[in-house]
Amino acid sequence: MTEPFDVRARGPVAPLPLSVLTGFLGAGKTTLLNRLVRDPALADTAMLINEFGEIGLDHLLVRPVRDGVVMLSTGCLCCTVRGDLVTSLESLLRDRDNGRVAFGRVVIETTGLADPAPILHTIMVHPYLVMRFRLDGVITVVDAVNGAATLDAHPEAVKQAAMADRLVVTKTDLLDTPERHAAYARLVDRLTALNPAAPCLPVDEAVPARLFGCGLYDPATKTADVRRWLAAEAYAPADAHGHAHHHHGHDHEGHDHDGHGHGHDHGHDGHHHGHDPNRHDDHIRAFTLSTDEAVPASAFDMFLELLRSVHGPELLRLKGIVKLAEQPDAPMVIHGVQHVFHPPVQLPAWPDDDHRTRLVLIVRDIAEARIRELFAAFLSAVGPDRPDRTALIDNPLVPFGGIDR
Ligand SMILES: Nc1nc2c(ncn2[C@@H]2O[C@H](COP(=O)(O)OP(=O)(O)OP(=O)(O)O)[C@@H](O)[C@H]2O)c(=O)[nH]1
Repeated sequence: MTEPFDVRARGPVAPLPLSVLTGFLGAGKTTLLNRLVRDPALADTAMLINEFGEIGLDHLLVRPVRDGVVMLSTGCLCCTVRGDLVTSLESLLRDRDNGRVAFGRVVIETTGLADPAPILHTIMVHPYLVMRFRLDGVITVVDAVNGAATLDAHPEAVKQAAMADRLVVTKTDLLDTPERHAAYARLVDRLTALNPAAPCLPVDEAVPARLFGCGLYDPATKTADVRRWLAAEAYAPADAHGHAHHHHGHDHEGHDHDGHGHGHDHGHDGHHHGHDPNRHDDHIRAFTLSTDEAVPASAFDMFLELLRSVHGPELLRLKGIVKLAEQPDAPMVIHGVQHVFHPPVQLPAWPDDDHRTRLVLIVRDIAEARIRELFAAFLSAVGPDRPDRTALIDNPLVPFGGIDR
């Protein structure tokens, strides 16, 4: 049997899947959590929530485990964050390791502006937590009725949707008129354009089986499921001008894909695709890079370091599998959230017949063409003497330091 991860390097304990639940104020996170904690499928879950009061746990409560941690009759463990996230996660792990509680998965509800990135960073850069957890996914909740207006008004909401592995559209029960249905269809298309690889689930389909299990590691087969994790096929191939053609996985009757033609404002969604130069969505690009060539490790490190140092905050999500020239049969899996990268994981072998380097990127305010050029410049086939690569490496203004995370 093949193990996807180097077990020794990760310690003897299998890392626990961790999900981050995010969504704009009032989008319906608490309502979704409320349903999830009651679901027998979450019996094995520790939920880090903002407040017990919001969820109304009284009749589910079995026993308080300690301050801020309660065990529910459904088997779900509910915890409020005490102090910082690191302390709370460390305490939970200690409780688990000492047999005081049992759980096999963690879900963290975001607070405040609900930016999932700082939570992911906290875990990715923590030397112990990064060994004990593996990121399962970011779940972003969007309101069916107010979602479009929220996306129009708040770039943070667009960022949350762009970073998600799963999108959940709440309040679909309120879609009681054809106008609202049409607006909902436009919202789904808009979310799909922002984040083509994330399935967009109406809340009544947001069951645990579809919310969880989006990470690299597939517990069922105990191997890395790179194809599902990258979902590179969901990204449209770029045309000669670098514009992606998004193929929509959703078929909505009567829906006008480009927003041209109807010109009506429906309900809360008075949004026109492609007409407003300030539209936050237009700052987001989702695309893939791929190559057959094996890349020397040092060149690939430099490529990532350049992306990180120059474009860090705008690199919302980067996932990939990489064929390194030194070990072309043992691909490297990489994952970055803004300027922070998870320690790369080396697989013992390619998971399937596709042995190309494939990177999927979701970026904000970076021209896709610039990243394509940069990538091309670092590929071995262009030769080490190619002027632009040399120029990049020699540029004293570019801070190189190797990939330290
Ligand atoms: N009709 C309907 N109302 C919903 C649904 N989900 C949430 N709501 C309502 O929307 C409001 C906000 O929902 P919450 O679950 O509190 O949203 P939240 O994202 O947790 O909000 P904050 O914690 O304030 O950020 C509440 O009044 C809910 O009852 C839904 O699926 N259908």
